[in-house]
Amino acid sequence: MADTDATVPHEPPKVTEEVRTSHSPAPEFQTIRSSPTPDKLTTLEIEEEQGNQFMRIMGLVFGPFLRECWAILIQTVFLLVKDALVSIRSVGATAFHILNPILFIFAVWVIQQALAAFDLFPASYGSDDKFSVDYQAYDVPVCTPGSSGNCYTLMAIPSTSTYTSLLTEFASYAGLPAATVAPVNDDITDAASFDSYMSSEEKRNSTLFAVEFTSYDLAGAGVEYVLHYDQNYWTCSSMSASECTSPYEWLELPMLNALDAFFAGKITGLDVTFDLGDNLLPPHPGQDDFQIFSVFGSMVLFAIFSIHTVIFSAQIVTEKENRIRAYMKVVGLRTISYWASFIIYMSVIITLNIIVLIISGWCFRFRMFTETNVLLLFVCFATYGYSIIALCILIAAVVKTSRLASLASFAFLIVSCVLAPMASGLLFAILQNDDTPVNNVVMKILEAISPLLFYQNVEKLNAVSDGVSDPLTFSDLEWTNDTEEVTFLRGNVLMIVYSTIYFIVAFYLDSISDANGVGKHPLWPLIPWKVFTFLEPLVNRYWNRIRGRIHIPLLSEPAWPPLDDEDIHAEVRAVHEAGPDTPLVVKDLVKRFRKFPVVRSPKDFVAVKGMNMMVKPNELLCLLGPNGAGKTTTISMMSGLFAPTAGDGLVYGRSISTEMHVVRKMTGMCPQHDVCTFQQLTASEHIMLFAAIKGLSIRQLRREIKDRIADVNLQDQARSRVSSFSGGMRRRLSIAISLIGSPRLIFLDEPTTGLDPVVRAAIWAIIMKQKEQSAIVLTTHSMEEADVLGDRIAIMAFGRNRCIGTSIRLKTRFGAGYKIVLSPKDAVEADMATVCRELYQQIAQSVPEVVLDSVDQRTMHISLPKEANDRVPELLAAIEAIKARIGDMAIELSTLEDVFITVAKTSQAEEFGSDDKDDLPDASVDLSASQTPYNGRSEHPSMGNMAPSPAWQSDHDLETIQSSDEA
Ligand SMILES: Nc1ncnc2c1ncn2[C@@H]1O[C@H](COP(=O)(O)OP(=O)(O)OP(=O)(O)O)[C@@H](O)[C@H]1O
Repeated sequence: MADTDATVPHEPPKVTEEVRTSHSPAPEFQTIRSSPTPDKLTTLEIEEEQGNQFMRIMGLVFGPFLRECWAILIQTVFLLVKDALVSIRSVGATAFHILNPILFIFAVWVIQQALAAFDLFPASYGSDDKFSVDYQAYDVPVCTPGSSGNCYTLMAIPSTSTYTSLLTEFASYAGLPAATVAPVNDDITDAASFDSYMSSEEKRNSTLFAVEFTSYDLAGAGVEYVLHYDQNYWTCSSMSASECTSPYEWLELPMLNALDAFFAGKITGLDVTFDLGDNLLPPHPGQDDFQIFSVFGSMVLFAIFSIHTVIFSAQIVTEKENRIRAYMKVVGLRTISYWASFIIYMSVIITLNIIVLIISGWCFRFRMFTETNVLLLFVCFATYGYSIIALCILIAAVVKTSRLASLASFAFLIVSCVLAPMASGLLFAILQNDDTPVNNVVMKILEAISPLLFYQNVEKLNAVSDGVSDPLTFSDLEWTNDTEEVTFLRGNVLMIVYSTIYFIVAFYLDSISDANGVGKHPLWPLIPWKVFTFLEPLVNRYWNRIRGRIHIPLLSEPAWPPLDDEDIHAEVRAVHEAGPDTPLVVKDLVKRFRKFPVVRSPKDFVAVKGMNMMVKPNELLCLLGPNGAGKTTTISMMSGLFAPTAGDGLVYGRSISTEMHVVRKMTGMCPQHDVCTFQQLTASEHIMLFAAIKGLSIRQLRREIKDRIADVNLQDQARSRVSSFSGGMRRRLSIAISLIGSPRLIFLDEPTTGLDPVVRAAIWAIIMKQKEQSAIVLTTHSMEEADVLGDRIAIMAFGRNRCIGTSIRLKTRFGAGYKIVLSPKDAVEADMATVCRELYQQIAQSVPEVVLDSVDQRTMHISLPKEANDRVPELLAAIEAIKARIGDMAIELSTLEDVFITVAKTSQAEEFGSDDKDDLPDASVDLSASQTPYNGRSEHPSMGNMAPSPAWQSDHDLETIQSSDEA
C-alpha cells in the first residue's frame, strides 16, 4: 500500500492511470462506479480501492454497519478537533465562557462585604443591642411603636361585665394607662364569635389583644386563658427592620408574663412577679453569619448557566444560518456526528464551568460551597447543564436566525433568573396543598420545566447559607417526604428524564426541517431504514430495480414538457439516450417550494420546471440565466441540498433520489457563499475537516491538503487563519474544498461573483485545469466567463431551460447577426459622413441586407441581420473589393450578452403572454450602468433585475490565464 501511495503523482490524470494499472478495483468500489470503463478515478475512489485491509475484512463480516460507525466516529472526532481549535484560538471568548463564575461569585462577595461593612444585614435579630426601643422584656409596652394616644384595646372573651372589669383591673396592674378595655358585648360569647366580630370591616384592627377565659376559678381549678393577638394591628412604620422582626418577643411575651403574674397574684393574694430577666439566650451561632448568597444564590447560578444558552444556541443557529451545516451535509456529514460533537463540546465547556463555579464559591467561602458535599453540588449543576444543552438544541431546531436564537436565549435568561425564583416556590406550594386532579396535572407540567426544578434543587443546597440550616447531605436524600414539594433527589432525576425528552423532541424537529439540507419525512421514526441509515443503500438498490420495471405516475406534480426548440429537443433525446458513463443527466427535474407542507397549493413557487440537460465527460456546461431563474436550485438538487419534487438526476448513472450517498462521493460543490466560515481555522485545517467529513482516510489527508492548496495556489496562506483572508482567497479556498477527493463532477455556483479581474482570471485558470479531469457545471452572470470557459451554454429563465448549445451556436441562433466596424482610410473629419455613406452604398450593392448603424468621428458601424447570416461570403467579398479605401476593420458575431437579452426577453414574453417582446422592460438597462461585477440578488424572477457582468475587461486577463496555465 505504501508503495502504491508513493507512486501516485500529484497530477490527477496520471494518478488515475497508475492506480488503475497497479490495482484491480475493489469489489465494493465496482458497485459505486457506474461506468464500465471510466476514464478517471477520483482520489476518493482510489482511496476506496486501496482501502484499509482491516476495514475491508471487517466490512465483509459486519457489512455496512461498521463502515457507518467508523464514518460517524471519524467525523465526530474531526468536528471536535475543529471545535477545540476554534475555542483555543478564541481565547478571550472561551475564557469568559468558562471562567465567568469567578466574576459572578466575586460580585456577590463584594456585595456581602459592603453590606457587612454598613451593617445592613437583615438578620442577627438575636443580638440584644438591636433593641433600641427602651422596653424590658418583662414589661408590657405602653404603646406599640410608632403609634400614639390610645394605643390598643383589650377585650375579654366572653365579653361579660365580670371579665371586662377583670381586664380593667389588669390594665391598671400592668401600667397600661393608654390601653382601653372594650366595653361589655353580649354578642361575644366565645372565640368563634370574637373572630366573626373582628372580621367585620369596621371592627378590624380595633383590638390588639383579647383574653379568652376558658376557666376562671380562683379558689378551685385556677385560671386558664388564651391570649389572642391581632397581627394586622401591628405597625412597623417607625421601627427599623430589626426591631420589627420579633413582636412576639417584646409584646406578646411581656403581655403573657404580666397576665400570668396578675392571675397568680389573684390566686395567691401575693404580689407576684415573674422576672424573665433581660438576658435572652445568646444568638444561634449561625445568625450572625448570614450570607447574602442565600438571597441571590439561585439568581447568580441561573445567570451563569443562562450564558451557555445564549452562546451555544447562537453558535448552532449561526452554522445553520450561514448554511455551513447544510454544506457539510452535502459533503457527507452524518447528523449524528454533528450532534455528538456538539454535545461533547458543550458538555466539556459546561463541566469546566461547573468546576470553576465550585472552586470559586469555595474560595470566597460561601457556605453553600464550603459545607455541601462537592458531589451533590456537581450533580445539581450537571443535571441542569444537561438540560441546558437539550434546550440549546431545541432552540436551534425551531429558530432560523442567530438573532432570534439570541433573543430566545435572553428571554430564557430573564424568565429563569427572575420568574423561576418567584414562581417556583409559590406554584409548587399552592399546587401541593390543593390536591385536585387539575393541580396534579399542572404540577406534572411544572416539573417538566427545568429552571423551576433547578431552583428547587438550588434552594435546598443554598438553605445552609442562612446560617441556621444544616447542609444537605447524602443521608438526607429521599424520593418524597411530607415537607418538600419536590425533593432534591426527585428534582435531579426529573431533570434528567425531562431533558432527555427535550433532546428527543429537538432531534426530531431538527431532522424533519429542511433548513440544513433535505429534511427527513415526518414519519421517519416508523421507517426502519430511515432509523438505521446504513440499511438505506440496500433498500434503495432494490427500490431502484422495482422502479425500473414499473411506471410510477407523478401524482403530486404536473408534467412540464420541454419547450418547443430544436436544440432543447435534441438535448432531451440525448438525456434519454445517455448511458451510465455520462457524468450528469438531468431528467424532467422539478422543484416546487411548497407554501404548506405536503399538499400542493397555488401559492407554491415552482422554481425549476422540467429541466433536462446532460454534461459529457470533461465538458464544462455554463448555466446562465437572470436572477431567480432556478440555476442554484437546479444544482442544489443535484448536489443533495434540496430534494427534487419530481424528475431525477443521474451522476454516472446513480440517482440523486435514491443513491445520494454514492453521488456525494463523486461530486464536489462550491456554493455561492463561501464555505470556509470557521474564522479561527487555517486554510489547511478547513480542507482537513471537509476531507475527513467526505470520507478520506486519515493517511490520505496530508496529501489531499497539499494538493488542494496547490490547486488554488494558496500555498503561502495555507497556515493562515481564514479571518485574515481577502474575498478572493476565501473564494479560492471554497473552490479548493469543492475539489476535495478529486470529484468527477463539480458544481460551481457563481464562483467569481464579486471578484476583481485578476482573481477572476486566476479562478478561471483553476477551473480550466480542473476541466481536464472532471465534468463541470458552472453558473455565472458573467457572459465573458461563459464564453471563455463554457464548452456549452444553457440559458435558464423562469425555471426552464430556454436554449442550449455552444457559444457560437447560440450567437448564431439568437444573436443579432454580424457587426462590422470600418475605419475609412485618410478620411478627414469633415467629409467622414460622405465617405462612409459611399462605402456603405458600395457594400449594399452586393449585400442589400446590410444596415448602416452609425457613423462617428473615425469609424462606421454596419450590421448584417442574423436572417442574412448566409450572405457573409458576399459581405466579405464586398469589403475586399473596397479594401484600398479601408484603414482598420473588425467583424464580429453578436455577443453572448445579446443572446442572453434576447432569450430573456423572449422567455419573459412567453411567460407573461405579451406578443411584442420589445414592449417588455429593457433587460439590458443595467448593462451600461454596471461597471463592477454584478453582485445583486433577487428573490423572485424579474427581468428588470437582470444584470449580466460587465464586458470582459481586457486581453490582459486572458493573458494572465494563459500564462498561469503555462505555469
Ligand atoms: N427555500 C426556498 N423557498 C422558496 N423559494 C425559494 C427557495 N429557494 C429559492 N427560492 C426561489 O426559487 C427561485 C430560484 O432561485 P435560485 O436561487 O435557484 O435562482 P438563481 O437562478 O440561482 O438566481 P441567482 O442568479 O440570483 O443566484 C427564486 O425565485 C427564489 O426566490
